[in-house]
Amino acid sequence: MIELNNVSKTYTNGSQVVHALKNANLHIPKGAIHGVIGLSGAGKSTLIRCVNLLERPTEGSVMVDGQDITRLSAAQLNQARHRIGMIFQHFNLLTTRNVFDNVAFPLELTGQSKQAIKERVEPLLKLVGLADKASQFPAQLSGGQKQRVAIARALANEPAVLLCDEATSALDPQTTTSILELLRDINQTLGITILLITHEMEVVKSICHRVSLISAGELVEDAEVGDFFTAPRTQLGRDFLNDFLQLTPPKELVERLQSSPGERTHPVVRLTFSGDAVSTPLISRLARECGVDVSILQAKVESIQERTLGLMIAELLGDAQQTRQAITYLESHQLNVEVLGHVQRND
Ligand SMILES: Nc1ncnc2c1ncn2[C@@H]1O[C@H](COP(=O)(O)OP(=O)(O)OP(=O)(O)O)[C@@H](O)[C@H]1O
Repeated sequence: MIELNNVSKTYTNGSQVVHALKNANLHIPKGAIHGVIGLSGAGKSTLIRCVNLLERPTEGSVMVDGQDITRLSAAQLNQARHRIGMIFQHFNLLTTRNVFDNVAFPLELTGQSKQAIKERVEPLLKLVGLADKASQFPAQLSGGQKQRVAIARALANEPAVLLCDEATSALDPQTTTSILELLRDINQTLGITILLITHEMEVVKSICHRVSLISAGELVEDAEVGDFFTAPRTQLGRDFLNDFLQLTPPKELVERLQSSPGERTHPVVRLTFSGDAVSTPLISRLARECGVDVSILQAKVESIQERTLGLMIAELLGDAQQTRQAITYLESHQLNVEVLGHVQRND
């Protein structure tokens, strides 16, 4: 439904050249909810704005619903944009129009009759839960209600695709949850393909099917959400995951960590495991099979899209050969083992 093929975007300000998007390839099938996550300045807004040509790519093609929109005339592009709805972080409502008239606006632009507009706007307001707010003005609404108006407006022309540009970043956690539920509902009942950009793992975890990670203008990972949360392939992916799970070693331990093993040190490891490994008594087996004791410093279990993810930070207590053997044993049982450093033994 959405395809970016080798899309690059370069901004030039005088002598300054910024490569905001570098050779991006992204294929999103019909009916999917796809998230793009990245740090500030990574190129998320540029990417999503290339999908409806609010930004025109410097290179590459953008296919939406089978049509290469980079090759359209201005009039054809205007027409194609009716099939691409968009919502924004700060809602972008027309402050002088009431709720009904905001949602009616795109229908007025396409020259629809008053009756047709009424027949379209009323069910949309009902869909987003604002049937009783039709005559209120944006200033009289909460942030969540404003975003609901924006969603209804984006759906007015029956788009095939909905682009969400940090749509929940200005909302509190509870309102965020209700807006994400509405988006999931719209995806399921209307079959609309959703592309969203965010810097929040919670958003990805809550509603996305797949996720891409963007870093310095490049798409560096593309994975099913369950896979991304259980085994991110890049250091940046692991950093996002660890920040989200807040699984960082205690400060006093970090101060004692040394990067290389010494004569009398133990490795400190971060273990991530999913699937069968979660229910296998691996820690007691480590003691039996490798002679290594495990001192657990932090542990938690998360449920991510019907998959269970176990996380642990632990000290492996044994001699160098035993701890090496223990790490190999864990890896052979599909655990992701990250050695965070080494600490001096106290004995
Ligand atoms: N109109 C522009 N002119 C020049 N540089 C720009 C322009 N728009 C974006 N950039 C630059 O392109 C890079 C990517 O910006 P972009 O806004 O796409 O990132 P982002 O991931 O959406 O960031 P944020 O999360 O902070 O909004 C940044 O270095 C930014 O400064």
